Amino acid sequence: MGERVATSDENTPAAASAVVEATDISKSFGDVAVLEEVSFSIPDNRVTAIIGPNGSGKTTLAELITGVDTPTAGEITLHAGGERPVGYLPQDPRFQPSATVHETIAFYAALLAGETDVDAALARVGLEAAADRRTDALSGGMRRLLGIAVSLLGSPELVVLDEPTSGLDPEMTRHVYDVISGLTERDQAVVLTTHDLSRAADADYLLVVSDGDIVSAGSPNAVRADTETDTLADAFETAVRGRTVTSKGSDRSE
Ligand SMILES: Nc1ncnc2c1ncn2[C@@H]1O[C@H](COP(=O)(O)OP(=O)(O)OP(=O)(O)O)[C@@H](O)[C@H]1O
Repeated sequence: MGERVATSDENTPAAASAVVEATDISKSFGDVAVLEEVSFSIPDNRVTAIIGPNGSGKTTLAELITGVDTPTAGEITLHAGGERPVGYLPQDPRFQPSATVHETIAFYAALLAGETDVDAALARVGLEAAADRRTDALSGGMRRLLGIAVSLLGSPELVVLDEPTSGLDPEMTRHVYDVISGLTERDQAVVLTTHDLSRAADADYLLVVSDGDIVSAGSPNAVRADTETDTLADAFETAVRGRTVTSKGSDRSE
């Protein structure tokens, strides 16, 4: 059985640079091996994007990082402290159907010690006008925005967002990414999963997941250099498909 270790020891050398360290972690669901002996670090105070094809294990990785799930083998160490070390937006956030948006935020805020300005939490994700709406009357995008607001309560040192902008319109997508970059200025680390490679190119650090493995990791520039490609789309294609393409898309592999 794998281990997940939480520590708020700021004095360990790793804590200075990594908010999460994973060593040789594997995850299986019954006979299905989703991740096999992967090791990685998540940099502190930076935005890390997990990219990979459908079913490659991004959500599984996000759940292991948050502690929602535990690895079958290996060890994950979290270097984050505070009352709420990790905030999490699940891929499909669900709420008490009969509660309003305002009541939902107030409910989660009440679990924390400090005072929370519920209206400010809603304004942060542009949901002020929906404050009195029941959560079962929200669109998918609004439900996601509410989930983001909940994940940010208590200013966790690490915020993990599983497809934060899926289903959002372009204006709200831009707004959410502005909120995300603001978090690192407040010394919060962000991990997000996304299929949007143009957005992933703006992240500080990438984990490229494919077929149970992390096939490339580093800054977008490092991933491009690693795969000898010009664009992140080509880097993704090369890392994931194991072939080299030019930035114009023609196949250069044998
Ligand atoms: N609870 C579970 N039981 C069995 N198999 C699971 C379970 N959760 C995930 N899987 C399998 O693990 C693999 C990875 O799933 P995961 O949701 O992590 O992928 P993903 O990269 O997030 O996919 P997507 O981009 O489609 O959201 C898939 O083959 C999936 O079917």
